[in-house]
Amino acid sequence: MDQENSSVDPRSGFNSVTRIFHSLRLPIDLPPEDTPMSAAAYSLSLRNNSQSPCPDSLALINSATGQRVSYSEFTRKTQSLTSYLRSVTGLSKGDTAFILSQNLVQVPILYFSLLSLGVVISPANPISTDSEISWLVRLCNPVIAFATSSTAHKLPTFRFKTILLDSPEFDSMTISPVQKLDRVEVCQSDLAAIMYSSGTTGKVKGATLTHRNLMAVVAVSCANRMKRESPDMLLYTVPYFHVFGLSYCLKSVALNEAQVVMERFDLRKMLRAVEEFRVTHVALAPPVVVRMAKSDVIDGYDLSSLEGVTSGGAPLGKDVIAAFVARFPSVVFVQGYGVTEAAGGMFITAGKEESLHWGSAGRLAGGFEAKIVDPDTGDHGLPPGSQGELWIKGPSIMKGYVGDPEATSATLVGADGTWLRTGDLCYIDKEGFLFVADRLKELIKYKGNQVPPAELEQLLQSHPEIVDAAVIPYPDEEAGEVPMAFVVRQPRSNLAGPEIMDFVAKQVAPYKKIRRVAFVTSIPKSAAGKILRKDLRKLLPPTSSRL
Ligand SMILES: CC(C)(COP(=O)(O)OP(=O)(O)OC[C@H]1O[C@@H](n2cnc3c(N)ncnc32)[C@H](O)[C@@H]1OP(=O)(O)O)[C@@H](O)C(=O)NCCC(=O)NCCSC(=O)/C=C/c1ccc(O)cc1
Repeated sequence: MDQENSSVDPRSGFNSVTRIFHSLRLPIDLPPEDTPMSAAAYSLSLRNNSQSPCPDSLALINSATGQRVSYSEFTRKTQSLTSYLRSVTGLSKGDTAFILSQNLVQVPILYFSLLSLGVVISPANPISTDSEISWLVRLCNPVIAFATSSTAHKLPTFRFKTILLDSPEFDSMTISPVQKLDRVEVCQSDLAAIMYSSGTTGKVKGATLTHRNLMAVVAVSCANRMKRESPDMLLYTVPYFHVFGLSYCLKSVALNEAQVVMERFDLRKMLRAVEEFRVTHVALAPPVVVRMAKSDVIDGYDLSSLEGVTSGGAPLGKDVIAAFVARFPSVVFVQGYGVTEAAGGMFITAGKEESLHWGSAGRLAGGFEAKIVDPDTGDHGLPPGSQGELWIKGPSIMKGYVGDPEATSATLVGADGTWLRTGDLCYIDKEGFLFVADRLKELIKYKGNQVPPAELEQLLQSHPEIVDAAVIPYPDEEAGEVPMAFVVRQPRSNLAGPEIMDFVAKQVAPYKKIRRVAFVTSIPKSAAGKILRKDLRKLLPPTSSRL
């Protein structure tokens, strides 16, 4: 054993020489980097290599209509669509496609087609406003869009047209004859997706992920899979337009799982779907766990098929997990930690024993390294139990933010720019479990959705009766956090909280709405003009008006 390995603590993974945490799990299995392969081909190859998967096993179910798509149909539809988009529409490798859709069975088919063609996918939240969408479109510069009959009106025109996923036209593309064309060679290092995130500060940015980045998160999920005899039946309440949903959609194919697709989240409909389709696993964000743990709504549903629940996207309190586990004692409660800039989860609890570490986001995945960095002194490599900013290195880390070298170099750091600063204040305990304690980054998480304060502050400052404003997270039991504004009014202004909330609500997607307002005489700022959010937090709970 060399000196470096012998310095690694076998319980926490902390190397006392390099001061880096190493994964104690088995390394993930990825093909050599120079083998041409798309993330879609990788997922399909894992499925095909698994113990003789039945071609007619279920791939997708529409939870509302019961429409089923088997894996053989899924493959046929994907191939037909790929061929159509290439030979008729004229899409080619390197083009970008903007996608504006709620969760539909058509979305995984579209993702697999575009990825196998080498077309970069860029999905966004369909409840975004027109102005939010025009910002995203400017970032990713698409040649085509895929939308639905309810979202298409928000889009500008593109070089190619906008195709409606819920149209007979799209259905016919998925059954059109497959043309004999040369294979498109997609390299693992090619761009696969542009996913939206506000990162540690500022406005929304486009995180660029390669095929290999996506393959790495699929490999992580496969490594942590709980073994079962028959294929799993999964229900995702998490949207396909976030990395949580995107990475889970890819891993479900790799693991031959069936995905029960819900168009819009509704707790009763979700419970009915679990009962009707004998769902074994659900992936969801903390607000749904809170409701499952505490609401009477679950009474009367047969949820006996449930074996596992995965929660991610935002932290979850220990008391909620305790209430959940008391209600569902036979369900393994899996917690994970992931960020858009790393294509999904890098920490996860594996198996029943690890899941008992309530409040922890799990242990580091195989192939990853982590560092805890003191945010005040910059001291790299704090030991187990010490709190600091979490930095991560590994095969799923993004290439950068599209068209934003400044934000990229502030986020991808270290001598070779391979360490990702997460902006989360965390500690890793003596057994290697991650605990997220607080946030350094300027971000609000409303129901697991990112709300960048800078965007709301800009809007508030555009109001003629507002002199200055700052927005911070305010704790909320169900949503996790809600955006709260501190506002300095013009001297003689009588502007009231509800008017301010209404002014912002008209311009943003519903999850970004300001839900609390407090009036102050000045916004605390550093000498350099940076808002001192910590000082604002000290003012809580303020005299405020609530929506
Ligand atoms: C199912 C949730 C929890 C709740 O649904 P909802 O209550 O309908 O809320 P929405 O977020 O859909 O919509 C927000 C608001 O917009 C409203 N809305 C909605 N659609 C409309 C409409 N068409 N018209 C008008 N109003 C509307 C909706 O009613 C709601 O209003 P309000 O009641 O005031 O909150 C939903 O918020 C949700 O899926 N959140 C999860 C988001 C999420 O996936 N985040 C993860 C980001 S990626 C990440 O962090 C990765 C982590 C990860 C971790 C571990 C891993 O292993 C891998 C990955």
